[in-house]
Amino acid sequence: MRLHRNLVFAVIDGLHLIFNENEYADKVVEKLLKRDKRWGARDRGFIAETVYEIVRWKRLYAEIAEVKEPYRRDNLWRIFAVWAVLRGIQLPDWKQLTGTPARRIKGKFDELSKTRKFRESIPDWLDDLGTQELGSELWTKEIAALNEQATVILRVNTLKTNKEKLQGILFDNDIETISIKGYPDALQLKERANVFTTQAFKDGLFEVQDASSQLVSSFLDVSPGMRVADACAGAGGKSLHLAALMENKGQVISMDIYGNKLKELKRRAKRNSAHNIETREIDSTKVIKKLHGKMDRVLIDAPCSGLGVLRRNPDAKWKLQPDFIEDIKETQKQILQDYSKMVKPGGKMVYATCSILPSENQEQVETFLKSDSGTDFKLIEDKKILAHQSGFDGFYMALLERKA
Ligand SMILES: C[S@@+](CC[C@H](N)C(=O)[O-])C[C@H]1O[C@@H](n2cnc3c(N)ncnc32)[C@H](O)[C@@H]1O
Repeated sequence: MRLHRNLVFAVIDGLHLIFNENEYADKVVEKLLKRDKRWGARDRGFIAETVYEIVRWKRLYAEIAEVKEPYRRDNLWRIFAVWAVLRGIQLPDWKQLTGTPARRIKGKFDELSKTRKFRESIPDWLDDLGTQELGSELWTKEIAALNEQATVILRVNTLKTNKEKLQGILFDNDIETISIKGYPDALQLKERANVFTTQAFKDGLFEVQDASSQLVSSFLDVSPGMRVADACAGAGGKSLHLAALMENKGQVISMDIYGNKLKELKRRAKRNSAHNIETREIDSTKVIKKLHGKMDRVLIDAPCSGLGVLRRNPDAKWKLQPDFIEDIKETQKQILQDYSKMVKPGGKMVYATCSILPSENQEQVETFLKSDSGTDFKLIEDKKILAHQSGFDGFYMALLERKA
């Protein structure tokens, strides 16, 4: 691979914004890609992938480069040089890269790779937490899987098309996909591609959604005609899937405390032709109280640490803090207490997270079941999805039933 100067400069600028200015990696990459209209798909791919790779391996690379935060520009170049050397890329004779000790980089890499927190490039607190929650053996495997690059998975919008038709349409656009056993509406891209620019996406024939996440709405056991609340709907990934599973019949009430996310949900619902979705912003406790005992199904896709989706958001390793996780667990507890009241007798509820920590998952469900509001419920089944076992995002989902 030959390095192109303007692309590498863009990467260095991006790293500065993410590491020193605390900006989000996805937003930074989006901005960088707009910088030069002449860049083709390969150039864009290089910028996006290199930025994400270096964000993912920040601690390991910085340790090898012997640089500390905040990173000066020459330090960012040293980190970049570590990435390039470890990738086996021939370094050009640019002044920013002079004196890069390639042999020393490889030697330090071998040495540091013996210690998990360096090898997996994670903060000390996260390594301690993962070990404490999952045990050393499982955590070692899981964090390695969470450091892999995620594949792109689509969810076929069955309101508008089917898997075979969509595969054909994408194939005509030079995008090859494969089915995944056990995930009825999922298609996996054989090679990374920007699917958002395709006409098929604009026509609402699919959404991008990880395979594990696609299991959640199906787990809620919905059928056409039901009244369903998606209590933490965000921009609606799961609401859209619920609407499709319900064949547009019945009602999906999509709720969130953030109105702007619900606005995005509405745009997506229109594109998907999902006509049975109604949005409600949770701006007072009344919004929930009105629905007490009324819903056939309630989905709680709870706010969480997001540790199961690190492959997609590697910068979360550096943005997450232990205090945040403690606070979010309190929110999860409260949400379970309050929102479970919407389930009618005989109805069902799913509690889900994209976390791999038992304390956000099965332990929350256990605490709920022991509480006053939980005595009415019984656990039917739960799924603990780990990335190293499934090959997809880490997720948790529990199906509970309210006694009739
Ligand atoms: C895991 S995300 C939801 C993702 C979404 N269900 C999807 O499939 O695209 C959790 C959501 O919970 C929302 N949230 C946070 N606190 C909440 C609360 N107290 N009540 C309802 N929603 C909340 C967040 O704004 C966020 O959109």
